[in-house]
Amino acid sequence: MTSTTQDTSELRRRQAQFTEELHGDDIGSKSGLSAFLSKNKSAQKEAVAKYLRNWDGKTDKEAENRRLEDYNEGTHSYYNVVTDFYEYGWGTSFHFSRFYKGENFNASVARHEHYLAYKAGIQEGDLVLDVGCGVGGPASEIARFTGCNIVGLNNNDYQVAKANWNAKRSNLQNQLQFVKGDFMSMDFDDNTFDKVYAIEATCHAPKLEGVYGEIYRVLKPGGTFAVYEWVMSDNYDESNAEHRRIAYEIEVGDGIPKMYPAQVARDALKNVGFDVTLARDLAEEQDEVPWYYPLTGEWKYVQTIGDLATFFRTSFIGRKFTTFMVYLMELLGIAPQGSTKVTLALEEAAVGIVAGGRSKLFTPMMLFVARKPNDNKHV
Ligand SMILES: CC(C)=CCC[C@@H](C)[C@H]1CC[C@H]2C3=C(CC[C@]12C)[C@@]1(C)CC[C@H](O)C[C@@H]1CC3
Ligand SMILES: C[S@@+](CC[C@H](N)C(=O)[O-])C[C@H]1O[C@@H](n2cnc3c(N)ncnc32)[C@H](O)[C@@H]1O
Repeated sequence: MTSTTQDTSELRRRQAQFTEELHGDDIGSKSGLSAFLSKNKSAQKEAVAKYLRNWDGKTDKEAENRRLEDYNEGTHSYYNVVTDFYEYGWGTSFHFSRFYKGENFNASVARHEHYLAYKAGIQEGDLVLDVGCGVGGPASEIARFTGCNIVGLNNNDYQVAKANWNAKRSNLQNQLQFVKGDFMSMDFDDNTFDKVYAIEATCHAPKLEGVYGEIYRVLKPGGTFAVYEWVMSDNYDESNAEHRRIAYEIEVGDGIPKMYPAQVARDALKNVGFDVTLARDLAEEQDEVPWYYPLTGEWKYVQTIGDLATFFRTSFIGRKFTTFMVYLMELLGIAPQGSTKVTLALEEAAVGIVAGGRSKLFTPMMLFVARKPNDNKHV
């Protein structure tokens, strides 16, 4: 065994052990608020500290390098503490989507997933990899929509357990399998998958060539990779303090070591050998209802009465209410220590995302479709 393999398996063992300590061994049956309230309190305190240890407001190279080096534990800890809040506020698909007039929240989320599956050319019976699969919301939808088989890869043990539990509950266990792993060094053999997709996940990579290179390796020659990438737009100027502040809010609140410009992502795809067949920022479509509307608190955008509850939870007032309730519960010892810090960090995320969306400095839906050449020339 090489020392790197030893380090990796030791890290995995520690993360799995910590997950059981933090969330217990009955993961899945509880979600949102009830899961949040049943955490082990001292482990939760440790998880919050681990997530926030590199986020001290600094954006100099040294601080940035620390976050890049710590990407694995940093992201693992981030999702240990935010997953229950995500589920409570957003559902089981952890991504943004475009909205048509009159379209409800869940329909818009599902359509965004169908569109990616369509662009990836996923067919019935295909073996597909979902990179950074969350708790499996998109994989369930795409498996039902296309009839394909999906392996979901995720670095967060809590989410992997939840995703497998959800698949079983939906009777999709024959089509879906969720496994623990780091997308920067995957355990799969070369040329395994017919198609690969990633939704708002690869932005957690310290270097995009790392994750795209692994995707290229495990994709069959002639196979397609489709991704909704989080990037800063061409308008972003790293030396502009206001721009950097918005990017930092997105980084800290969303557990991302470094937000890269769209061109960096496009170059990275090409550098690892992909032919990029489509690069389109879907946030640039002239939508009447902006993709970031649920976080704005602007009632005029709510499309159906059924969306009011979701809208309240995601809106400015709703978020303040959640933070206050969490603060009270923490004060009374019902919620674990550090929980308010998490809701405050999520608030920063929401503020940065809306500012980035309004100013068009940021997009969570830079769609790239890329093909691995048939001659597999870069492997
Ligand atoms: C982190 C990445 C790459 C993607 C996640 C995208 C979104 C699903 C999340 C980004 C900010 C999140 C917030 C919430 C839900 C999930 C996001 C929209 C909340 C609305 C959850 C409930 C909390 O009380 C407030 C959160 C604000 C941020
Ligand atoms: C915002 S969530 C998106 C989840 C899912 N794609 C969805 O749309 O519901 C980002 C996901 O990427 C995963 N992730 C982050 N870094 C990772 C890594 N190094 N290896 C594997 N998964 C990772 C997180 O654990 C999380 O599940």
